[in-house]
Amino acid sequence: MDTIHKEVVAFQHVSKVFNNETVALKDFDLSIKEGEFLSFLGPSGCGKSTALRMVAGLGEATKGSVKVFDGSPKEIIKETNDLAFVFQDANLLPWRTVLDNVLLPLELRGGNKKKHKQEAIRVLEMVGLKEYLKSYPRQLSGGMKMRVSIARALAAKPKMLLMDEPFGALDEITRQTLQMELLDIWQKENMTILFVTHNVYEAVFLSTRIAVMSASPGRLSSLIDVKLPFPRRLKVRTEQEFTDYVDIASDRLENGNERKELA
Ligand SMILES: Nc1ncnc2c1ncn2[C@@H]1O[C@H](COP(=O)(O)OP(=O)(O)OP(=O)(O)O)[C@@H](O)[C@H]1O
Repeated sequence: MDTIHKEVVAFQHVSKVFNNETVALKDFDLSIKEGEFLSFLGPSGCGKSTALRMVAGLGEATKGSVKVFDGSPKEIIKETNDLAFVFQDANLLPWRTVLDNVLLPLELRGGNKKKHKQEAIRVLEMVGLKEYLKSYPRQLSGGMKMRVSIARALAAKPKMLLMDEPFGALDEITRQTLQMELLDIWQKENMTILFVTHNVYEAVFLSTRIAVMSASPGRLSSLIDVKLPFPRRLKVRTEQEFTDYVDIASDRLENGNERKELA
């Protein structure tokens, strides 16, 4: 079996209409392969989060279907540890230490406590928080809280990480550091990552592929393969090839949304 090209997410003709008649997605088709780092890029309200949430079984398609690992997202979430979600807000429990926050989802699933602790420490080391196991969220910066949130998602060893603007609330320097760290983790852990952003630079830096979306109703307007080599370091942003991809993505973003306005 050719695992590199195995399909892990399939949106087939997906439309999503909310109760208030907002059409968040219309005829959305996308196939995502194992090991991709795919970003959903688009303006506010184009349905990026709606699409991502559907992969996590949060909200069903009004028309069409979303399959994850060839099954229903709700069942995958219920029956496996294969999917993990990271939101813009780190969502840590203030009364639990860093270690205990990361342990929480593992505790809820039951099993061997010693192994859970080893795994929690391993992922906290990976995000650079080895020295902060006993700290409380209030003692951490925004970037550190996000690292805890990422570690918590990684602790269950998911096959796929779903990230909804995780770095949106961070300052630019912290954001860039975390982007680089995330790429290292993605490579080390052999995961598929689906990442929502409206930042063109972020999408180009991180992704193997960008799904450019246009708004009202949310549609897939274009797919861009980003062929910048890995590992990507911060200085790649100063290279011509990077700037070219940023130009392409910006054009597609603008044109996709202009087309919609003219229609
Ligand atoms: N639960 C809901 N009920 C009604 N409308 C909703 C609901 N959730 C989202 N919408 C609407 O659906 C559309 C798409 O929303 P969504 O959050 O997916 O967009 P987005 O691209 O992620 O936006 P942003 O970048 O601002 O987070 C928007 O018009 C939004 O107002």
